[in-house]
Amino acid sequence: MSESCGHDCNHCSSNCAERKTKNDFLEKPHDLSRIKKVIGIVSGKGGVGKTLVTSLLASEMRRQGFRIGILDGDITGPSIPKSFGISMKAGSNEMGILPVQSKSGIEIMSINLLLENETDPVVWRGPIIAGTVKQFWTEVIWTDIDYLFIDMPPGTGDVPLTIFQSIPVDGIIVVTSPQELVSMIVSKAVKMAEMMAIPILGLVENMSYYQCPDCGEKHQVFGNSHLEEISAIHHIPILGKLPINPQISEACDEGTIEEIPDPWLAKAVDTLKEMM
Ligand SMILES: Nc1ncnc2c1ncn2[C@@H]1O[C@H](COP(=O)(O)OP(=O)(O)OP(=O)(O)O)[C@@H](O)[C@H]1O
Repeated sequence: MSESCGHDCNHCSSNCAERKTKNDFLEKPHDLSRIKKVIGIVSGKGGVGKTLVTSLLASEMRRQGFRIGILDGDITGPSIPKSFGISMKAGSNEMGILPVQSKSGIEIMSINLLLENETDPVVWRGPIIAGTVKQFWTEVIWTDIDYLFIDMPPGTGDVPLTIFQSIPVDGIIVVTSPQELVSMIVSKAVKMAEMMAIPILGLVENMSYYQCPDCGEKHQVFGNSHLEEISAIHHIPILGKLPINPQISEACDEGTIEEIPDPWLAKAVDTLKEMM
């Protein structure tokens, strides 16, 4: 160990005896938690529909009979509880924090379930935000979960990096939208996952097109899709393309997202089950 050691092995290339491996940073889940698989939902930037894709995939898996949890890791923009119409607060006992159940039985934990007022902003610095997500892993009792979905904070900065190091994520799904710029940013997210040696399970393109309800014609509102290109470059399967659908935004606003089945979902879930 050098005299100037800052104890941050991520930013140091020295191969000293004290060097920590990736697994040394992993946090243990709560003793009472039973979680079989952890799936992270990421995007290179905010606003592309990461939360929506998390909610839809989790709901489809629940419909298929799996026990599902959602850990809302988007601490500064938590929208999972609203999409599921949950306004009650999370409870706790002497053992730990208890998630709130959605109508269909999905276990959910989000910062908005702990704040007194859901409109209070979370004005915290990165390490505190990452620490909160870690606590959702270590202090929340996730009883008997087949698949725990983590709605990751957007981007490839310090917070998602810390979460990837602390929670044993089995695989990630990358959400993108059709703009050229977004595909460049997606490549950053993909490369980050590769650097962290986390398998990428697939790509989902949100807001891929709008289908006219009268003539059925598909309009690529945000330009041509680059999904096939990204999939070929990085050898990642495409899980689905999700159209712009006013019913979806209404369901997010009304808290009924788990009642929206979409044709691509069952196929996406089959692919996921095969891969995990
Ligand atoms: N395919 C779609 N059709 C209609 N509305 C959509 C669609 N995708 C997203 N939306 C709307 O856009 C809003 C933002 O999407 P969402 O919260 O999933 O993005 P996000 O990537 O999680 O954003 P952030 O990273 O900033 O939290 C949703 O509440 C929903 O109303």
